[in-house]
Amino acid sequence: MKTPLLSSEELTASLATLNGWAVEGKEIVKTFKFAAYLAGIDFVSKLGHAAEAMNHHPDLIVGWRKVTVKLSTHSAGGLTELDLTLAREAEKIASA
Ligand SMILES: C[C@H](O)[C@H](O)[C@H]1CNC2=NC(N)=NC(=O)C2=N1
Repeated sequence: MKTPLLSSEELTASLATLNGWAVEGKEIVKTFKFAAYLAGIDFVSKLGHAAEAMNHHPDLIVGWRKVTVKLSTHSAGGLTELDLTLAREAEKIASA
């Protein structure tokens, strides 16, 4: 079954419960900061495994002690509950 797009009300309400995510066009985006480069790589690996399990994949940009995560549901052409679920997962992994 296709996941429906979030209404702007749903999106605003959900983002209020998430820390530091911004809407950029059809994506939500956050840059996570780390104490060491390899902590960022570790985060990418864990988030990658969570994404694979969900069959929902973020765009990831790895920098020095930072990783930018961009989420969108390409099949729906915008943001869905899947993006919020993966954003929450990213928060959990980053704070573990
Ligand atoms: C065939 C497979 O289900 C699709 O290609 C999945 C894979 N991962 C995906 N990831 C994201 N972010 N959006 C999608 O629409 C998507 N589709």
